[in-house]
Amino acid sequence: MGAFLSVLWSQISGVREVKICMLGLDGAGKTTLLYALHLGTPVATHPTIGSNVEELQRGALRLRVWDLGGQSSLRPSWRAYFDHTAAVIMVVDSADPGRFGVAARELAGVLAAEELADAALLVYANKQDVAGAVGVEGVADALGLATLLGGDGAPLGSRPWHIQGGGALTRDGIGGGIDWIVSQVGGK
Ligand SMILES: Nc1nc2c(ncn2[C@@H]2O[C@H](COP(=O)(O)OP(=O)(O)OP(=O)(O)O)[C@@H](O)[C@H]2O)c(=O)[nH]1
Ligand SMILES: [Mg+2]
Repeated sequence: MGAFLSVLWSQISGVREVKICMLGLDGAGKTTLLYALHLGTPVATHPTIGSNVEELQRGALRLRVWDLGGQSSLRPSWRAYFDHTAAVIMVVDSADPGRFGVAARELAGVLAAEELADAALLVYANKQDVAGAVGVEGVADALGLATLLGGDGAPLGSRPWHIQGGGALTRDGIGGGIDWIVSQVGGK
C-alpha cells in the first residue's frame, strides 16, 4: 500500500523518491556526511544507535538517505533497511587502513543481499584531510572493488559503482558523490 501511494504521489507531483542506504564501519563518518549534505555545515556527532534519515532534493528527485549505525553489534540489522534501495553509499575511513579488511568483508556481505542486486554502489573514501590517509586508488584496491565487481564471473557480478574521495568535515567531494548517484538513479 505504501509503495502504491508513493507511485501515485510521484505521478501527481512529478517528484520521485529514491531510497539510499549509507553504511560502513563505526566512526567512518557517515553521520557527519549525512548532515554535511543535509545542512551544509559540520555537526558534532555521537555514535549512531539505530539510524538517522534525511531527505535531499535534487531536481525532481527526492533522495531519502538512511544513515545506519556501524558498530559491529548493529551491522546484522543493516539488512532490515535494504528493501527498495536504489543505491548504497559505503563510507570508509581512509585514515584507518588497519580496518580496511573488515570494511571489505562487510561490503561483500552487504552486496550479496538479493534486495540490493540492482543497487548502484558509491564508495566514499572519507577523511582524505587526515595526514597519511590512503588515497582513493589505495582504498579501492584494499576493498578489492575491481575484483568483487569486475563483471561476469566476479563474486558480486556487475553493477554500477564509483569511488569518490573527500572529507565529510571539510565537505570536499561530497557533491561529486551525490551527483554520481543522481546520474545512476535519475533515469530509473
Ligand atoms: N578529520 C576528519 N574527521 C572526520 C571526517 N568525517 C568524520 N570525521 C570524524 O569522525 C568521527 C566519527 O564520525 P561519525 O560521523 O560520527 O561516524 P559514523 O560513521 O556515523 O559512526 P557510527 O555512527 O558509530 O557508525 C567524528 O569525530 C567526526 O568528526 C573527515 O572527513 N575528516
Ligand atoms: Mg553515525
